[in-house]
Amino acid sequence: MNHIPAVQPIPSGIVTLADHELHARSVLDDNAWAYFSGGAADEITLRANRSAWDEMQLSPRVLRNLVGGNTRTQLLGRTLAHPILLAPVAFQRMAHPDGEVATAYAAAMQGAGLVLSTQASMPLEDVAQAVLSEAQRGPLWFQFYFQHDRGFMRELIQRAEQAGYEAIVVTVDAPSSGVRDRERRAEFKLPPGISAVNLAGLPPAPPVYLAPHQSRMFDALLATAPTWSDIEWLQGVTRLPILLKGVMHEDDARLASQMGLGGIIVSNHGGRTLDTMPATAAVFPRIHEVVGGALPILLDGGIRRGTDVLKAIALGASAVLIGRPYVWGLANAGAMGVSHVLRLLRDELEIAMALCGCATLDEVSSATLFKR
Ligand SMILES: Cc1cc2nc3c(=O)[nH]c(=O)nc-3n(C[C@H](O)[C@H](O)[C@H](O)COP(=O)(O)O)c2cc1C
Ligand SMILES: CC(C)CC(=O)C(=O)O
Repeated sequence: MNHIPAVQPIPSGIVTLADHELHARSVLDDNAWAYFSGGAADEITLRANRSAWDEMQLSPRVLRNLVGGNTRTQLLGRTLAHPILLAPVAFQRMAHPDGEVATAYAAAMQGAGLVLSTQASMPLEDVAQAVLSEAQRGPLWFQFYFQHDRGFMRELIQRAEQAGYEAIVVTVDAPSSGVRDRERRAEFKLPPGISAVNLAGLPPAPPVYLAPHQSRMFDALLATAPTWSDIEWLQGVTRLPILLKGVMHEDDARLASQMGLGGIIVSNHGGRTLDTMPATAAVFPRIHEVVGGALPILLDGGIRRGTDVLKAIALGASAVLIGRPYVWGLANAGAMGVSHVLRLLRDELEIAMALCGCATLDEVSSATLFKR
């Protein structure tokens, strides 16, 4: 381990994830803020992710025996201390110099699962080293974006396997970036010294010469966008379980299940890709109805409160992931900030469980949700 994250105090007055967000706005410059906080286009999906949780109501039971309660759950053959994982977020050194290594330390401290982005700004081996020796750590997964060079992809997957990553999360909802107006207005640029270091050495894509009538999107950029057959190829390349991240349609969930994949993550990329998609909370029940029980279904998008986690579990989610909130924690107080965000969310989840009369997550069910 060559990078020990700084120990930083949590700024006073921060008691919720929303407080972390407010404080992070004063810490991050306009460039980083546009990147981390923004959604696609009019940010309708970004807002829908949040409001869907707010609109859902809980239906508590009273006088139940809560002795021995806990937040433990099973996922891909492991017992997790709680069902909260950190979603892949690119370029975390833009939020704090300790970047993804700080995030990994915090995840290990709090027993949270961690999914490292292909576009991480620190080497995947350094991040794994920060986590693997910790007894209480959660799962460590590598998020994978298909690249144009198969040989490079194979080597990247092998590096992740050798470093100790336990699953590959293929993000399938972003063959193109969304329309990122906030970033364009802020003239977003990666600051000097920050890059996708794990993609260093990727040979440049062969040049494409477009005639004036051709499309840069369809005739160039999308030429290497993955399809279902590329997922099959990946199954042949790795022995690790593969999860698809960005599934929003029950037919795609069915295909994933038929291919024997390790799981799916219901996600709209935190509202950063296709604007006006529904909230993840809104589509989850259809997907659960079709493949629930066949493979683990995780969810992300707009989770900001312990009650949101509880509602996701009540819908049938195996676990949830958070994206932006832990980046706010990272910006505010490095590893301690990420750890604080996780602890706040888990404490809130425990309180919500207790107040709903659920001693364990197995006791949380559709009956925990109020039906109008
Ligand atoms: C700044 C930022 C960068 C992201 N980078 C990636 C990425 O590299 N790979 C990926 O699969 N998802 C990426 N995501 C999406 C997250 O993994 C996750 O789906 C989303 O943030 C969840 O929504 P939330 O931010 O409301 O919690 C990114 C999200 C944000 C906000
Ligand atoms: C570099 C990007 C493709 C990472 C990403 O997924 C995002 O910014 O949402």
